[in-house]
Amino acid sequence: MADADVLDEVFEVIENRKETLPEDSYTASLFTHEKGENAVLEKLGEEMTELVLAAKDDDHEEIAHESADIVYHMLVLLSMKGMDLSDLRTELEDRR
Ligand SMILES: N=c1c2ncn([C@@H]3O[C@H](COP(=O)(O)OP(=O)(O)OP(=O)(O)O)[C@@H](O)[C@H]3O)c2ncn1[C@@H]1O[C@H](COP(=O)(O)O)[C@@H](O)[C@H]1O
Repeated sequence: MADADVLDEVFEVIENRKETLPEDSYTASLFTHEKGENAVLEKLGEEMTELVLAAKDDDHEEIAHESADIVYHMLVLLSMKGMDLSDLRTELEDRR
């Protein structure tokens, strides 16, 4: 599966969780967190630090794990802000 398909699929699930707020969903818990958007912002900060440590250790498995955590939480943030993947794609395409 192409990377773009995975991103689209995960974003679609995030949008669905935002709308339906299932009780057992981690994504939904971010949208309803008492800290508001700070919950996802703090998570992004923590995971960025973990990525830096994984890179310093040259731990490729951990680098991939932390990168995926960051991408997922970044997608949640985009959804929280009423943005979507097209905003990200447009920004990247404009830089080519
Ligand atoms: N990609 C993710 C994803 N990445 C991370 N997380 C959750 O984020 C939480 C915190 O992540 P951490 O990595 O900080 O957790 P941790 O155990 O402290 O791990 P370390 O980094 O410290 O090793 C954990 O509960 C993870 O399960 C995610 N939760 C959900 N998704 C996607 O969202 C979909 C919907 O999930 P639900 O909303 O839970 O139904 C899933 O099918 C996935 O595709």
